[in-house]
Amino acid sequence: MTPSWRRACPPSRRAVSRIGTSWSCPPADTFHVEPGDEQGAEPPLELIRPAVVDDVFGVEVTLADRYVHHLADTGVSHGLIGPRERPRLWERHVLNCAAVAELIPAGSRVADVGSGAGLPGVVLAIARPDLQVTLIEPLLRRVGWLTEVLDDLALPNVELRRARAEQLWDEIEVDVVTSRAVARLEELARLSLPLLRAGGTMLALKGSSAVEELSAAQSALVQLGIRESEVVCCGGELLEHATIVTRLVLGGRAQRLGSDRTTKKKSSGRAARRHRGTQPNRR
Ligand SMILES: C[S@@+](CC[C@H](N)C(=O)[O-])C[C@H]1O[C@@H](n2cnc3c(N)ncnc32)[C@H](O)[C@@H]1O
Repeated sequence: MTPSWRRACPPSRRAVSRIGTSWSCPPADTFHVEPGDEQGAEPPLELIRPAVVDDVFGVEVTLADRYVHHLADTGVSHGLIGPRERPRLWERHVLNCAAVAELIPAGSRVADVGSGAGLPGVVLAIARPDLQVTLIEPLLRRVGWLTEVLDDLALPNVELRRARAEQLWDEIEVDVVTSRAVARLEELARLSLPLLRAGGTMLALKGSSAVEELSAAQSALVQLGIRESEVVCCGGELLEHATIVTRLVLGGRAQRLGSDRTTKKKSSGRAARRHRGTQPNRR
């Protein structure tokens, strides 16, 4: 069945580019909020649930409601979400993430790097039951919270791994890697791209600096094996602020650049075979 988001969402407005083409998105610095920044913030307001939620999640809307309830409750009390985010959890966090679903082909294997409270990985898994989603998160407190939430939601298409992305390069191979608010583009690509199969796609939810970051990362992206890049706006017809996504497509397999602590420990024959011929730079 076609997921509801794909039915509801018109085609993305996108600026397709070879690396380096400049393009401006509407303002949407929507998610760079650290829980620690919110200590002593004003008392939380009521959670606002936009009407569009039903269209976006369709038959999965009950699961989406439950997830947002967890975010608003223990997500806030455990410090994963700032209290001032509570009234805007839907628009600024959940719908912002759900918009990315339209960029992911049916049946894809997805790895979400730095999931934190499950954004965007859990949202995508709810909105798109056809996806197989692996959440990657190294911090124990966040993994503990995610474990409880996933137990409650009982999503059959989600796996949770407590690790840094770099530690899973030889274990995970997916079609699409996602991330939101984890690192600047160059560093994000360095640690995320080796999780992809040859020709796979990286989708990084970014703010209004996406084009600037893409320009700055050009030469590193070429070295890493990127053959196509673009900044895409999605969900703009349904959301107050479109979601800005940097989309990178690999030509073949990713090259491994930068300090790779995990490759030093690598010993499996499978991994050695798969990456024969690459020369990790151990600066
Ligand atoms: C600012 S939080 C964002 C969390 C979530 N994606 C969101 O948008 O709310 C960044 C997350 O990235 C995780 N992280 C940082 N470096 C990482 C790495 N190398 N591999 C996987 N996760 C990482 C952190 O533990 C943290 O949970």
